[in-house]
Amino acid sequence: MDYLLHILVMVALYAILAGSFNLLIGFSGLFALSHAAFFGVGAYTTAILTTGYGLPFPWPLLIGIGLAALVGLAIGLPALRVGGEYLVIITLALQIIAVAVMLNWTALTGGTQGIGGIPRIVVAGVALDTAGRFLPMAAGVAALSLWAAWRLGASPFGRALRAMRENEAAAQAVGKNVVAMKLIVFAVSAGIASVAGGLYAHYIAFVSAISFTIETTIYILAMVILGGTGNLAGSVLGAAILVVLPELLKFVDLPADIADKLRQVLYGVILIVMLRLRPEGLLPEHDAKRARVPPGLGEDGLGDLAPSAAADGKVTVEGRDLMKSFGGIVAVRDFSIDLQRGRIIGLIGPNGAGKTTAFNLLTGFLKPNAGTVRFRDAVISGRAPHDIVRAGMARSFQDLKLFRKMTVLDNVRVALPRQKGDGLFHVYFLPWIVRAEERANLGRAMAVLRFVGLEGQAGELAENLSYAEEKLLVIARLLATGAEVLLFDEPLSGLDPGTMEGIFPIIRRLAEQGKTICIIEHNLDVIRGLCDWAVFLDEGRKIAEGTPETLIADPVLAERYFK
Ligand SMILES: Nc1ncnc2c1ncn2[C@@H]1O[C@H](COP(=O)(O)OP(=O)(O)OP(=O)(O)O)[C@@H](O)[C@H]1O
Repeated sequence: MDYLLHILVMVALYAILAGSFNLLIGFSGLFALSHAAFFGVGAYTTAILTTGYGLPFPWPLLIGIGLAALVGLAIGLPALRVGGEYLVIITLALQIIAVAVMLNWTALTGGTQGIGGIPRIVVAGVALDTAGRFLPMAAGVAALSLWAAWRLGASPFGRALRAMRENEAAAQAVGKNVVAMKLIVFAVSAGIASVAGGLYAHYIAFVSAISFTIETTIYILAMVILGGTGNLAGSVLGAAILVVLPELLKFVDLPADIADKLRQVLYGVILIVMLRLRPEGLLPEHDAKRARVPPGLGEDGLGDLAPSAAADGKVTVEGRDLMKSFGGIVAVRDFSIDLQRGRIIGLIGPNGAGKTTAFNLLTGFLKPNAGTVRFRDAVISGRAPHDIVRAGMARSFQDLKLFRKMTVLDNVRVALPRQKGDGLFHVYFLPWIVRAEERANLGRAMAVLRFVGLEGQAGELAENLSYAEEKLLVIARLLATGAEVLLFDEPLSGLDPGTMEGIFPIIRRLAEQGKTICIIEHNLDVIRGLCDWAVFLDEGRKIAEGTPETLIADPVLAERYFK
């Protein structure tokens, strides 16, 4: 009986670890390999503070959360600023260093001997010194920890994490500060993992480095993958299966060292088999289900997402003498452009002329080697892309970069500006404000979808849309940012003339409402039918500008480009 209860305690502890790891791997797409180290930080903090300083439960556990979160932040900062593979390498290094510290800082950690004699948790005068007595505590704290993870995942912040996982550049392009988001989720995940460590120390009454090695990280990883990435119930299931399964090996008469090796082989095999046959895990991500959207939501028009200023032709964006080179290639040189409120400017030129690079320079995705960008009289060149979106200038991408595994509605909802639910404080401490905001944002998102004619598809996954609908969703997502300046990278390419004609009035209406619009386009019919002004780029330079008619009639341009 005690043996069974012990297994249940271990399932509860590993459910905490798998759930918190899932926040990183599943919800955020951050492949870190240091989870056992954070488990260890929690365990050693509890061991040291209880045996060395006599601090009673729950203080060591709480201090462990803070410490693990801080270590997570310190490690995350250099790793998360750069790409995914660096995160794997840096966190793997952290994992190895952490175990080396546990083994070698003998004065603090007891070295290879570990730390024993950790006092039991005492509740109402009863020491939780058996599996049966400890189980309610383990189950309760596990439920609380998983609730904390779930709350984060189900919040607007969680939606933004999934958007970041789907496409980081697109998440930035809807105003999300992806570096801050990664740091926050890294710290929360590390903090929750440390809770399992604190409980484990009290439960076993002994800690040693052997419990927190890379093998343990892989063990937890196998739980997450087996259960289902992005699904916390899956993590609990994965933990239950992988805690119980090795126990079954004990009933087979094998020498201990062989059984141990067999167990590790088993985790590896489970990882490979799952990734090959069912990469979504036993319980696939809950969010991948289609959303049900209540009918009749959303007004006609953009509501507060439309600009309040008139379409008065005033210059809102000024690019001056911009230059960008990549090694020997000068993609853009001496490039100046004015964008005006209520006007549609076309950016045209042959393939490789530098049009997309110009967009990247205007919107902060690239830093210019020279030149400045001013927006509403403030210099914005050098600022981060999400910051420029929040200031009021947003862009789309030629390759769409939709959040394909998210619903049409969520593609738009995630882009809405100034969401309180994007912050941890509101998510955990003012949930009623987030709920009210979510209700309002559902209406705002539906209004945007109605504006582009996609309200009927709101509950669909973006990956199920037709190409024309995808293009409309790109427009809707851009509008949802509420930005005053909209830069469209080939919004109509690949569409048949009939569909294009349908999108023209949408873009025109936006200009009439006072948006400043710039469009990269190859199709002359679009330029002629839609743009008030056109700027011609070739080999990175602006070689002409004027009304579409004058440019198209220009014999030199006609020779080089308009055949
Ligand atoms: N990140 C990069 N690294 C190296 N070279 C780049 C990079 N981005 C663009 N270039 C080069 O800069 C030049 C301009 O590219 P850009 O994509 O801006 O052109 P474009 O006018 O948008 O072309 P297209 O119409 O084909 O999209 C090209 O020669 C391209 O190969």
